[in-house]
Amino acid sequence: MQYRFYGFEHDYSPGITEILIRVESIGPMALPVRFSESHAAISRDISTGYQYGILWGIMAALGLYNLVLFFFVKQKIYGLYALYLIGFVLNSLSYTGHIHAVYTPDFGPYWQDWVDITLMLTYSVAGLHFARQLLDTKQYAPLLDKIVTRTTIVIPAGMLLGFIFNQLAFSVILAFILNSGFVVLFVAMGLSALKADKPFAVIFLFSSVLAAICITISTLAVGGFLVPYNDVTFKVIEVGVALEAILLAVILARQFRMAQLDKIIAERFARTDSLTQVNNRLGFNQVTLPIWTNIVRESRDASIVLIDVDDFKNINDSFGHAYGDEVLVSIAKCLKEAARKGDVVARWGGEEFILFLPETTQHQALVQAERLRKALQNVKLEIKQMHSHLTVSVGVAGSEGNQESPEIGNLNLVALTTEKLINYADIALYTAKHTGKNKVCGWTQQKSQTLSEPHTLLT
Ligand SMILES: Nc1nc2c(ncn2[C@@H]2O[C@H](COP(=O)(O)OP(=O)(O)OP(=O)(O)O)[C@@H](O)[C@H]2O)c(=O)[nH]1
Repeated sequence: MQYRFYGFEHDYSPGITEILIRVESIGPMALPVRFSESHAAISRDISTGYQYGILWGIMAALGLYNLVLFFFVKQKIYGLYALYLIGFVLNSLSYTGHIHAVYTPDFGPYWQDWVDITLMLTYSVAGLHFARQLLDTKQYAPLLDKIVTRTTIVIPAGMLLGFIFNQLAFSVILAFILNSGFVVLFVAMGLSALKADKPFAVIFLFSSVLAAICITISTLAVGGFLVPYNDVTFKVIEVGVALEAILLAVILARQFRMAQLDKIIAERFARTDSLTQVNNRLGFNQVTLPIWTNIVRESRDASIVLIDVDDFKNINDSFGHAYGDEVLVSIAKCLKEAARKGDVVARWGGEEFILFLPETTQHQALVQAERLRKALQNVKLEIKQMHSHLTVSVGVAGSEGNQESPEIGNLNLVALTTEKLINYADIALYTAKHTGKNKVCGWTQQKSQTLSEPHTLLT
């Protein structure tokens, strides 16, 4: 047919006119008949166009947006949601005759019916799998999950057989069973998600019950049972499903946000030392790498300070491991407080801490390290039972700008990596440990060119 509605213009002479309409249909159908002035029929047609345009426009836009997300984020759930929405819009367009009036007028009712039920199948199957994934039903409702999966296999397979054996009526019945099952399964999934205390279960259940009510109203109206047929009762199905789609989009968006937050938290956990809450090795390396690259590119200075608690084993042995932990937490706190903006503090291992000091020559780093060593002696003040002073040994290695400083390392950062600089600081720390502890040593190659014979610079 050329137009979605059969419209006849006719002038009626005053008085009573008897009109007979004969309709032939290959299947059951509801045929609303309206008499109106022609301008009222036109304005009704225009407003119907707007109403459908808004409803389907929202859903199509949501569908396309999620399709784009699917291609870029590469998560199946977005693809299923897009298919569900776009499938529903296309199904509505064919069910209301729009598609057939524009694209498939020559198909004839038989093939148009096949188009209708294929689109019905598409959105129902995509919608059910989308809901399964959204609510993760497999985890807490395996039986229901199996029923949903089997339904989406058995019914399409039956419809395919109907197609092969030219049994349209059989396939139509199956499509309607799937469509009704869709509503029931959605509500069942919502209920089981609620029972399992899943996030978003309430909103999912609310949206599916709302859609179920709207679908029931439209179905009863079209079928001529209980509910009167009119514009509102006919279109309420679209309103219900559009509201459901929007609420599901809200759930999806919030899930995306939660997944992102989880990722951020997991990444932060991976980079942070759980005891002291400063960076761990991974965090240190991640933070320092870009700073280091810039510093080397612009020939600026940087230093590494390695701090190791002296005789920490004794602290553990005397006061217990938990107490040792408290000491480590206090040290980290003290280091963080003393650090300047831009300095990177990390726990390098057991009772060893590391500091990366950008824009700091080895000379300046030695001064800063000495300050820290003294500050850390006061850590004991915060810890009541500790009777002796907390002491640390410190190794420092860094660059010294363009100045000639023969008494210290005078390292050229361009030829270095952070690992090498840490290695030099470690050698300096070794010297501090083996020349009496409780002191700061800087890397030097004054007396020897080999890394194995560093010199104590400052004690
Ligand atoms: N409480 C606590 N102790 C730790 C932790 N990690 C490592 N340790 C302890 O730190 C101690 C390090 O001992 P050592 O390597 O012998 O070093 P030290 O006793 O400090 O001796 P020097 O380094 O030579 O001054 C060991 O007893 C470890 O069990 C931790 O997270 N918490």
